[in-house]
Amino acid sequence: MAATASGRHAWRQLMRDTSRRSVSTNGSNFLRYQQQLYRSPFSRQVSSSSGRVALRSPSSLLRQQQQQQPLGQRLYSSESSQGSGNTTPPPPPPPPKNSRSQVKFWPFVVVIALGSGGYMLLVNNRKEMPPTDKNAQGATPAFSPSEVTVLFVLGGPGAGKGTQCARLVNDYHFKHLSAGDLLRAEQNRPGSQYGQLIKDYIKDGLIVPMEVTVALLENAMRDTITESKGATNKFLIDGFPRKMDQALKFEEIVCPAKLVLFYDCPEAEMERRLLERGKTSGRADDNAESIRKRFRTFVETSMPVVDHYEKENRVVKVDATATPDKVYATTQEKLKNVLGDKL
Ligand SMILES: Nc1ncnc2c1ncn2[C@@H]1O[C@H](COP(=O)(O)OP(=O)(O)OP(=O)(O)O)[C@@H](O)[C@H]1O
Ligand SMILES: O=c1ccn([C@@H]2O[C@H](COP(=O)(O)O)[C@@H](O)[C@H]2O)c(=O)[nH]1
Repeated sequence: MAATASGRHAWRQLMRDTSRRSVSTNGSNFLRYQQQLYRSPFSRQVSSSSGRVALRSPSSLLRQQQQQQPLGQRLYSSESSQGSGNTTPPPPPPPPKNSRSQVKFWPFVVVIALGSGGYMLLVNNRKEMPPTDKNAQGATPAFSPSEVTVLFVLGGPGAGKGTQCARLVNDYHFKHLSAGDLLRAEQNRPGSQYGQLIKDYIKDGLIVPMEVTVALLENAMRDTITESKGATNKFLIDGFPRKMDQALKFEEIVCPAKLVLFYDCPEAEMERRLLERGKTSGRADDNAESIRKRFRTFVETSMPVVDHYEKENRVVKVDATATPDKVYATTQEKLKNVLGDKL
């Protein structure tokens, strides 16, 4: 309830801000406002020497996550369903310096003229441009799918993803990258500014802001390719993407996935496995309460990702209830059918 009330408050605040701004549409204020509105939500800093992706600060990530949510769902209280940090609403924009209405038209004319000129130049040059790897959004992924094979491995918590990945690595020389393992390593890395944030999200079974996970995966892929001098170029990305925004962003900027290997297992069986694993795993989320939250996140947030890929005919579904040996035999058979030599 408190979250909904603050969502409504944020909406009213924004309505007040926008109408206040529109009164004084002085040229430079207007342009600055447009730039704020259309600023890229995923601006990355890539080191020119190593190519590694640097991350933005946790508070800016949380702010960005709130901005990406529909207004009605923006949560500013500690009851946020996607975070436990105490974030405050973004401050209202500064009031306009000059409250008298003075609409100047020349900046619009200049912008339109420059835009039209640029567009004509683009159209004229288009015929001479070589073909590129750019995707529909205009971004070029870091790795080309013709050189790098990515399989996403999905399934509920405890479905047996890690167990099956270990076997595929052994037999087919994939590199196994578990998003959960990468997050836990980052959480425990001395000096990491994301440690506490990741810890809180994992304990509550929530999905860490995508920018962190996508950058960790991209860097791990880059390191693997560099260290193997290009010999390792097949990746099992385990437990990712768990949310639609991650799926779209990863395929846009890192590498389009070949397929999704989906392990289907009933909740009762997954719960039994996780409680058993919890006796020795030392994982903060292998307990009854966290498991319940993880199941909920899986159904509400991760299953839509599987459904999305299913519609694109990119899912290889395997029944994960049998013994590990039988599940692996089915996995091999189905992957061979789809990938042939590429396996
Ligand atoms: N087919 C199976 N039958 C019975 N137990 C299994 C099977 N596959 C895996 N397990 C056991 O279940 C537990 C969870 O398996 P695993 O860690 O592979 O699952 P996961 O899907 O990677 O889990 P998570 O998403 O939590 O990382 C482990 O203790 C594992 O030994
Ligand atoms: O893309 C991801 C993957 C995982 N998480 C968080 O990590 C835990 C544990 O993941 P496992 O795959 O079970 O090891 C998961 O519950 C999420 O909290 C994530 O945020 N994003």
